[in-house]
Amino acid sequence: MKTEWTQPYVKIEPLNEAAAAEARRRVDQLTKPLGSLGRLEELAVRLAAMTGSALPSVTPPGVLVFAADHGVTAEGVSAYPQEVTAQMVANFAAGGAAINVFSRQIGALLHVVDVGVAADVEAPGVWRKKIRPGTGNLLREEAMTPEEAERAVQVGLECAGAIADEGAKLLIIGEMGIGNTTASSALLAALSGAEPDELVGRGTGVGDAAWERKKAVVKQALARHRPDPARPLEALAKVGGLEIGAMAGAVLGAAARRIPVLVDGFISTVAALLAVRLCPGAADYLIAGHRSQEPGHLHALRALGKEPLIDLGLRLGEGSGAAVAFPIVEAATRMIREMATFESAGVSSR
Ligand SMILES: Cc1cc2ncn([C@H]3O[C@H](COP(=O)(O)O)[C@@H](O)[C@H]3O)c2cc1C
Ligand SMILES: O=C(O)c1cccnc1
Repeated sequence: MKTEWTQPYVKIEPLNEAAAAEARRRVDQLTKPLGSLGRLEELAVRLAAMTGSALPSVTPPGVLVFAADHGVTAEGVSAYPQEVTAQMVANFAAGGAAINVFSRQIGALLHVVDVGVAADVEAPGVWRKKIRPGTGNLLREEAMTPEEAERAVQVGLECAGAIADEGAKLLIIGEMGIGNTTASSALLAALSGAEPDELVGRGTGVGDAAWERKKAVVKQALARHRPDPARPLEALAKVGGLEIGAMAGAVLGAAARRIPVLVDGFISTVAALLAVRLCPGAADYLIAGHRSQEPGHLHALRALGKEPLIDLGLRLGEGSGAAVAFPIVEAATRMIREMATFESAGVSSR
């Protein structure tokens, strides 16, 4: 590759400190003991800094679910067969998956994007952006070419723009791709330098033998491809996934529009880390929705310096944990937008 990142420059503005200061002042004037809404207060101030408004709004949220297959499933690293990816895309289109239910609950705009499902998916409403029908088996070959990796990021960027144009005020990034906890573990090890044994979990729930195999696959893939943490796009091409690249692009697309991104579980957080390695300014626009059971998730959160909002023992993906956490983010905005001040309510302050 001639250069690591050849796409048009993604301009991400720094946080708006004036809006943050104004939000802080307002939060301290609301009818409650100083600091009593804890992390909701911090969240409101951060949302002001991201959006540039001291009265931030995050409704309606937008959810993008990127779907793709993984050649590494041939190594027996998932508890479910590869066909489930395409079958779940049909389930998303029919409205029956967890992310459909939670998206309806929070009034989200939801789009499913096929960036690399192995089978032909004809499901109505699914955005067809297939880059290739699944990645190569990262144990034996590079998952994709550097050009495909770049295209995946570009597709994600464009989808973030499209859902923003529909009115989304916050973006949730989700995914579907059997085998993608293996690719995410390899990519996280590549980007963070962490030991695969500490990152690789059971994903969909593999037994002990498959778990050992999964760890060996990740270690051998890293030994084979030697991804360079200073070349994140190349690392994506070698050991990543099409949906992971697209999610990273969506993060960049949202951040470039000052749209806060609510990150989901393990795969989503690895994609967010990739986005930050491509464009460090994106980190300011990320909120960690929840903590997944997958052991690597904590490493990914630490690498981003983010504290998740909730921990319900979820390990699903799709954007589900972020969608469940969304009402907390909305509560922070409603607090600052709707609560009375000591002055307006005639309540004595100290
Ligand atoms: C029915 C079903 C629905 C899902 N929705 C998300 N995932 C999650 O599981 C997969 C990753 O786990 P692994 O690496 O072990 O394959 C991804 O598709 C992820 O989104 C699902 C998995 C299944 C089986
Ligand atoms: O944390 C996640 O997103 C996750 C964990 C296990 C399986 N699928 C997704």
